[in-house]
Amino acid sequence: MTTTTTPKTSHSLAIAARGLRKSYGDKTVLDGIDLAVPAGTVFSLLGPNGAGKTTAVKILSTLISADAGELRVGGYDLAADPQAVRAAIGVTGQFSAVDGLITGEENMLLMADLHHLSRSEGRRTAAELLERFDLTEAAKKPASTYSGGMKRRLDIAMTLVGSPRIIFLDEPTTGLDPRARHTMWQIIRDLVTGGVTVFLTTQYLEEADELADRIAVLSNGRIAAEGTAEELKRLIPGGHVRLRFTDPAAYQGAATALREATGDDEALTLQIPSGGSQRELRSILDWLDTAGIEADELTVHTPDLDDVFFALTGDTDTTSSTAGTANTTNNANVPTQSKENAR
Ligand SMILES: Nc1ncnc2c1ncn2[C@@H]1O[C@H](COP(=O)(O)OP(=O)(O)OP(=O)(O)O)[C@@H](O)[C@H]1O
Repeated sequence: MTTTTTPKTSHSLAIAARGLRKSYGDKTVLDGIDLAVPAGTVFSLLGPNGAGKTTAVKILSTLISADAGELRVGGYDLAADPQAVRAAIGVTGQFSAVDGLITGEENMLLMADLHHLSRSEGRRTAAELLERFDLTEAAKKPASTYSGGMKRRLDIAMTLVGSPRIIFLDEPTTGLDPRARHTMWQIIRDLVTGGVTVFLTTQYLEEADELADRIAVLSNGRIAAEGTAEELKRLIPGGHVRLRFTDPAAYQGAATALREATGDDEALTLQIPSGGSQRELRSILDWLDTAGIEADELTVHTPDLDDVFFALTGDTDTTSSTAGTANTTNNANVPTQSKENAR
């Protein structure tokens, strides 16, 4: 493979990995994974504890080396040109750069120094970013006194001093309360609006669903599935149309007519299996019309990302990276019980 140092164009991939491998001793953490992240998008690597998410981030951000794989970040070959990669990226997350002993502002100025900004430029950049991340008031206080959300915001602000085009966010909202989490989500959306590519690792399905253009589910060292949230949800059967009745007689009539449906006699509801596509819905509605069934409420349920995640990782114990099996794409029915166990 050639090792050109041509920077990426706007149409190229911000991150490209082929056959990425990493083992620690005889433990294979990444077993030959492929990743393709178009510039200006949010890509989420989703996986349970110990799946290898941080390892992937560390490799792609040049902190540790891979055992094998063709890796390009920001258009640069990771092995041949790690300095160029470093200049193009920012990393925040579990290994935070925030120094608790000094103030938020001092942390920012230190970063400005590291990026060789002039004193006045450093001050201006620090002030702007502190303002943007709502930290101006706390700027003169030691970072150790900041809340978890403030520390994460400061960490991202520090990363942005170098104007990176690609940002790795390793579990950016782990441990944050719901308000701080939503603030962080908005920050991430704003970064992408500004043209930045975000590589996000998370254990939270909801977070990937909210933010990511594409999601890869990492399980047992491999990418178990990759696609948009909607594409991943379509992998798992379990979608249905739910009809609710208020009149028991109407419910009984419908239950008799719709033999394919599963009924709940107490709730007066019927569930008809459906992938939720427009065509399927139309035929269900036609069928209901023909049978003269009029439900009081009709709702369409599609599997959520939780269903996908637990089906693909096939692991009821998320604290173990080796338990469970990877052959779970056939395991269509994800018992609710195993989801609860895994939480
Ligand atoms: N330096 C190391 N030496 C040996 N094993 C390691 C090392 N770093 C990570 N591991 C192991 O590699 C596996 C993947 O770890 P990694 O931190 O990448 O997972 P993760 O998906 O980021 O998990 P978490 O969500 O818990 O952060 C784990 O089993 C971990 O114990």
